[in-house]
This record gives sequence, structure tokens and C-alpha cells, in this order.
Amino acid sequence: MSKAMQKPNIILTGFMGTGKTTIGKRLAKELSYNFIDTDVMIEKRAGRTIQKIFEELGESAFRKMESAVVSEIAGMQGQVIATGGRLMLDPGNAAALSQTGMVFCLVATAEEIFERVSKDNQNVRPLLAGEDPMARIVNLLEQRKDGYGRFSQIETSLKTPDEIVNILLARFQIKFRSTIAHKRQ
Ligand SMILES: Nc1ncnc2c1ncn2[C@@H]1O[C@H](COP(=O)(O)OP(=O)(O)O)[C@@H](O)[C@H]1O
Ligand SMILES: O=C(O)C1=C[C@@H](OP(=O)(O)O)[C@@H](O)[C@H](O)C1
Ligand SMILES: [Mg+2]
Repeated sequence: MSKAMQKPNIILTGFMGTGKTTIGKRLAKELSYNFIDTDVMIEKRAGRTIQKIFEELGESAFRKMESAVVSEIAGMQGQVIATGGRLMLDPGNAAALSQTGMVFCLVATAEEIFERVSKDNQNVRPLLAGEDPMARIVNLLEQRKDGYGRFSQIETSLKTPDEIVNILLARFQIKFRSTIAHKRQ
């Protein structure tokens, strides 16, 4: 991370349904940081939902859009950034964002992920659509295990969003005590 950095970013990664978007919003409020969700940025730029982007343009077009958004964000500070579940597994994306702040990987069991995404009607995950979403989750988790394992992890399955936010705040403040303030201080 650059020495000149005044307000380091917090970047959230992890599998679909681990809570990046939910936790990111709350954390940004606590720190009075701006909140960015890369999926929302992509939807705005593409003028269609993630589901439609996958259907109409394909996954590889979506991955290019993710990298384009990373180029935009990499120059910013003071952001809590909820990334799409695979964005930080791309080495170029990870290199560009990691140097802007601290990366945390949210983790949950396959069962908990299944429960959460099944109930989440507002946000369709095209990669989990189809016959057997639980099998897709298990399979993709296995494929991505080593990638996520490179980041500092927080288990979320049995925790409330508030508990997770508090853990993140504590870890972030230990590292950047002098550069941040948040509402509870
Ligand atoms: N700690 C948690 N406990 C219970 N439900 C959660 C938790 N975190 C997130 N959720 C729920 O799980 C779903 C997916 O969360 P979301 O923040 O969209 O995950 P992601 O951005 O990682 O895909 C949402 O319906 C959200 O309300
Ligand atoms: O893990 C993935 O490949 C994806 C995760 C999704 O975001 P969330 O992790 O916020 O669900 C979204 O970017 C897209 O459906 C692909
Ligand atoms: Mg999300």
C-alpha cells in the first residue's frame, strides 16, 4: 500500500451470498465512507441487470466489465468496496485493488450460502441458476478455495451482520488506527 494513502479502502471479497453487499453498506455507514458495489456499477454502465448481462452478452463480457470497473475504482480512497464474488480471483483485479487498502474475505458454509441465496429474490446469481444450485455451490467453492484462501478470512455463517461489521472495524482499526475515525469513537 502506498505511503501517501490518507483513507485506505476496505475491499470485501468472498463467495456469492457471504454478505459482501450487506456488510459493506453497514460498514461504510459506520466509517462514514462511500460505498461501492461493483455489480451495481456494472449494471448502471451496461443498462441491464447482471442476469441480463450473462444472458445477452455472456460471462466473459461480464468479466471484462468487472476489470473496467476496477480500473475506475483503483484511483479512489475512502471507499468500502463490495466486489462480485469472482472479481478478486482475477490476478490483475486483485493487484490493482489490494494496493488501495485492506482486503477481507467473507466465508460461509455451502448450506448457509444456499439458504441465503435461495431467499434473495432481488439478486439473481446466474452461475447458481439451474437444476441443482447446491451442487453448483459445492463445486464452485471447491474451484475457488485456493483463490479465496489468499485473503484474510472471516467466517460469517453463525454471525449477525452487526457482529461481522464489528469484527471488520476492529481489524481495520488495528492496522490503520491513525488514519481513520468512525462514529462509535
Ligand atoms: N450474516 C448474515 N446472516 C444472515 N443473512 C445474511 C448475512 N449476511 C447477508 N445475509 C443475507 O444473505 C443474502 C445475500 O447477501 P449479500 O450481501 O447480497 O451477499 P453477497 O454480496 O456476498 O452475494 C441477502 O439476502 C442478505 O440479507
Ligand atoms: O461469484 C461470481 O462469479 C458472481 C458473483 C455475483 O456477485 P455476489 O458475490 O455479490 O453475489 C455477481 O458478480 C455475478 O453473479 C457473478
Ligand atoms: Mg453482492
